[in-house]
Amino acid sequence: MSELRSPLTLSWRHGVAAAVWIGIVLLFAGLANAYYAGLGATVGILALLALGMVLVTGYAGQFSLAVGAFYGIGAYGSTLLTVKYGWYGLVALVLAATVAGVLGYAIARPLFRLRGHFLAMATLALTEVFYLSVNNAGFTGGSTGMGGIQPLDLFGFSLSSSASHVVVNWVVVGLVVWGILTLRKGREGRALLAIRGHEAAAAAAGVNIPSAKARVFTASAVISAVAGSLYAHQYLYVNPPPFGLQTAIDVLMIAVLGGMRSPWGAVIGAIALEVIYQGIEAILPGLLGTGAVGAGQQLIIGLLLVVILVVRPDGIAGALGDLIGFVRRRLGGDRAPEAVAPTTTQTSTDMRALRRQEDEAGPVSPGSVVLSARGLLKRYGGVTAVDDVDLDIHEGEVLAVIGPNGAGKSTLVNMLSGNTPPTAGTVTIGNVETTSMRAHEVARHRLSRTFQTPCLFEGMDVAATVKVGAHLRGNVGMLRSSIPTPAAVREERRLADETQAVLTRLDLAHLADRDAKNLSLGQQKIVEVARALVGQPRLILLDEPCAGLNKAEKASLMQLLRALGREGLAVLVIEHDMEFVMASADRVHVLNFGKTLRVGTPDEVQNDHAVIDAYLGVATDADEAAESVEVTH
Ligand SMILES: Nc1ncnc2c1ncn2[C@@H]1O[C@H](COP(=O)(O)OP(=O)(O)OP(=O)(O)O)[C@@H](O)[C@H]1O
Repeated sequence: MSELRSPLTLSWRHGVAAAVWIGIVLLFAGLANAYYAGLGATVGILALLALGMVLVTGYAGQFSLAVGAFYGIGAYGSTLLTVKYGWYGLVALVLAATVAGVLGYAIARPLFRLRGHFLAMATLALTEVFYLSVNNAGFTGGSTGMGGIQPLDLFGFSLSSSASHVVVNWVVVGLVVWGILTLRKGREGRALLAIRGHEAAAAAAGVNIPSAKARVFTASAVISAVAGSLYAHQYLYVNPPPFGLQTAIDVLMIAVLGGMRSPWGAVIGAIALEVIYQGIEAILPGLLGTGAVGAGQQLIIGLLLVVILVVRPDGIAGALGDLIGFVRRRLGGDRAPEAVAPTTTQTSTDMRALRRQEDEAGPVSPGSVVLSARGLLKRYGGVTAVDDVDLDIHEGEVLAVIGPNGAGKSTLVNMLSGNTPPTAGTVTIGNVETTSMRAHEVARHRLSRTFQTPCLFEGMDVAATVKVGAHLRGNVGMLRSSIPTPAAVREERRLADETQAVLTRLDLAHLADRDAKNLSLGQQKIVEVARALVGQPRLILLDEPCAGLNKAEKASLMQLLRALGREGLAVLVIEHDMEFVMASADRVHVLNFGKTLRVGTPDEVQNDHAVIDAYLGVATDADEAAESVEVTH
C-alpha cells in the first residue's frame, strides 16, 4: 500500500495489535514449562539484537557487527552497577543503555567513514575488543565472569521466573518492532532507506548522512544494551563468551534467515533459528548419533543460509510478505501490478507551437540572480572536466546547459549542488557562498536536483520516493517519528498532502503505490523531477531529464519547465535533445572540453558557427543545424 494511504498515525488498530501481541506472549508464558519459557525469553533477547541489526544494516544499509560490544556493555554495565554499587536494576538498565548510546554516537562518525567490508571488519573488531577487554580486566571478573546479580525488580514485583522473563522480553520486543515499523513511515525512516538506496540522491534531498547514520547506530546500540541488561537479569551471571564474535555471527544469521528489511524478519528469524536448532537436536542423534549434533547444526544452518541468500535474500519475512500480498490480491480480486504504459495528458507534440502557447500564457521575466558561479574548475588527475566556467541563473529563468559528451556538464551541476567539491572557483546561492558546503547543506538553500541516471530507492513506492524530497520540509526526528507523537502525525499529513499535489501535477498520482524501480525509464525520470519539486526549491537542476521520455512526455516536461519559470523558479537543465532545449530554454550555455563556448538565447546559439562545429555537427548552414531535431549520444 502507498505510503500516502498508510500514513503515520495512532489508531485503534495499534491497540488491537498490542492486545493480540500481549495475549500471545501471556499464553506462551502460561503454557510453557520452565525450560521452554527460558528458551522463549532467550529467543526474545536474540530478536532484540537482530532488531538493532535491522535498523543499521537492513534500513540504513550499513553492515555492522558491533552488536556483541553493545550487548556486552548493557550486560556488564547493569551487573557492575547493581552488584558492585547496589543500584536499582531498572535505573542501572537505563544508565547502561545510555552509556552504550553515547559511546555508539561518539564512534559512529569516524566509523561510518568506512564502507562495505571495511565497515564490517571495523565493527567486528569493536566486538572483539570488548570481548578481550572484559576477558582480561579484573573488575569484570575476567574469564570467570561475575555473579550475584538479582532479578529485575519492577516496582516491587521481582521478575525471577522464566515466565516473567518471557513477558518482559517479548513486550520489549513488541515495542521495538512497533517503533521500527512506525519509523519507516516517517521522514527519518525514509531518510534511512534513501541512504541505503543511493547516498548522493539522499544528500541532494537534504538528508544529513553522517548524522543519520550516527543516530541509527546509536538507536541500535541502545537496543543491544537493553538486550544485554535483560540477559544479565535473566541468567544472573555474566561472562565474556556471549558477547564475542559468535553472538555477532548468530545475530547476523537470524537477520539473514528472517529478513533484514523488516523488523518482523528479526522476530521470525530468532524463532526460526531456535526451532531449527531444537529440531536438529531432536532428530539428528537418532540418525547419526549424539556426536553429530554440533557439526550437523553448523552444516544444516550454513546450507540453509546459502539457500536463503540465493533464493530469497529478503528472508522468510520477505517471502511471507509476498505471500500475504498475493492472498490479499486474490481475496480482493486485484490483479498483480502490471507495467504501466507511459501516460500524459499532453496531446500535441509540436514543441515550437507549444512554446508559442506558453509564451502567450505569460512572459517569463527573469528576476535577480539565484545562483552565481565564478571561475569554476574541476580537475580529475590530468583531466580538466570543467575549466574556469562562470554562470548565473536568475529567478524565473530556464537555462539549458548543452555540449558534447564529456564536455563537463554533469561535473558542473555536481559542483553547483555540492555533490562534487570544485578544485577552484566559487558558488554563491542568494548571498551565501556554498562552495565548500556538502550536498545536504546546499539543499538547505532550496536547491533541488535530479541525476543523469535515475537514483531511486530499493523497496520504496513512488509516493515515498517523492516524499524523500520533502525531507527539509519537516523536522520530526527519529524518536518522535518512532512513537509517533501528534506533531509527527500532523507533519506527515502535511508532507503527504504536499507530495500528493506534486504527484497530481506531474501526472503520477495513479502510480503512487507502485515500486518506483519497476517503472519505465521515462516514468522514473519524472518521479525524480517530482522528488526535486516537492522540496519547494527556488532552484532546480535537471540532468538529462528527457532520456527515456516519449515525445508527448517531453512536450509535457517542456511545458512544466516553462510554467515553473513563470512561477519564479530558476531552472537549469542539461539536455542533449535540441528540440526540447530550444523550446524550453530562455538562455543556453554551451560547454566544450570543460570551457564555456557560448552563452545566448536559443536562436543565437543555434546559429553560432562555433557551436555548430563543436556540438551540433558540421552543417552546411545554420538552419540545417537548427532543424537537427534530436541529438543522441
Ligand atoms: N569521477 C571522475 N573521475 C575522473 N574523471 C571524471 C570523473 N567524472 C567525470 N570525469 C571526466 O570529466 C569529463 C567530463 O565528464 P562529465 O560527465 O561532466 O561530462 P558530460 O558533459 O556530463 O558528459 P555526458 O553528456 O556524456 O554526460 C569527462 O572526460 C569525464 O571522463
